[in-house]
Amino acid sequence: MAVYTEVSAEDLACFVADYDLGELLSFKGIAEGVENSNYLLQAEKGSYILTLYEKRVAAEDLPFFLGLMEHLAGRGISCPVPLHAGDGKALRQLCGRPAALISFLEGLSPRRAQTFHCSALGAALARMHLAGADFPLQRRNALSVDGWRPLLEACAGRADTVSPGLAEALESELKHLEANWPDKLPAGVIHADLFPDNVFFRREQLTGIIDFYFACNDFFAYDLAVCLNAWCFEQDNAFNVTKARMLLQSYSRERAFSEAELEALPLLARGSALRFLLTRLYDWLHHPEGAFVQPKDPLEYWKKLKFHQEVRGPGAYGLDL
Ligand SMILES: Nc1ncnc2c1ncn2[C@@H]1O[C@H](COP(=O)(O)OP(=O)(O)O)[C@@H](O)[C@H]1O
Ligand SMILES: N[C@@H](CCOP(=O)(O)O)C(=O)O
Repeated sequence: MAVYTEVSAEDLACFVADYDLGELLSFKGIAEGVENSNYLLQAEKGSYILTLYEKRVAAEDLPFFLGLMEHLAGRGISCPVPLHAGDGKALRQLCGRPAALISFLEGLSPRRAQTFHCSALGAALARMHLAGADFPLQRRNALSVDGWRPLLEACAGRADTVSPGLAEALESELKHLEANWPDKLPAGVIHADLFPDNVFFRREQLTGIIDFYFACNDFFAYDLAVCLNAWCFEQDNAFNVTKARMLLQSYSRERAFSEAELEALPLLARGSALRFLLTRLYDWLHHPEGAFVQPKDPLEYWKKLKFHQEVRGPGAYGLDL
């Protein structure tokens, strides 16, 4: 359950009075999510999401995240729009935490990704990359290759309790990635966490992208690598090359990628798998007893990583050079 900060009806009514939403009719905590506290609000003028930003989100990054949503929405990307209060501010305080109200998006996230989802996703991802081109703020990807070693160091001592031999295998993978990570590929604003739970659909139409709280400046192809991992493996961890082809082909119709980007995909896919493996492993080993949020399985990403280690070229993802 991702409601870490409880908000009283009185505090909320007082907070909402500074916006032009009409009377607050009801509100409830949202169980989904990991990082922040989220509430669904019904007011006279519609539905809204209230987010209270918890400790893992650095306050100095919030103008980037909120500004990016506003920028993308202004360029036709279906994502939440932050609301401005009467004082003009989108980022405010509630119950001692930074807080913002954003617009509510209709749709449901897919329980099991199908090929049509991957196709719609590819096009939306490319459009988002293009729409971010003139976003003026910058944010370094704190969870790229130079952020992985501190995470591994924080886990290495106990990694073998999760799977024997894991610490050594991860050390060797990280060394490989540190030595080979590309330094020059087309880059811009990326989402960096575009998992199925962050994409909404109605019937076969993609209706929205949410959760920009890992967005940053990095290689566009790294976002594709995140999506390959999150959308193109079946429940038994078999890679579905048709889904990958749909994702990449529909992406390339909106934004053609270069040979260098395609060639880098296997390595970027390994890196993206390691990134989610490490954050999950960290949460697995460090989550407090009795915590609300159930940590996600790190070993799912170890299996994905091992698949990419065997890949010899981008043809494995359904596209040839
Ligand atoms: N703009 C939105 N419109 C509709 N539902 C939303 C919106 N933002 C968040 N949600 C709901 O809240 C849940 C958690 O949001 P998310 O941003 O993923 O949280 P966290 O950053 O804590 O992981 C989502 O799974 C979704 O159900
Ligand atoms: N997508 C990450 C976890 C981050 O959760 P989110 O609710 O913020 O998307 C993972 O699966 O490890």
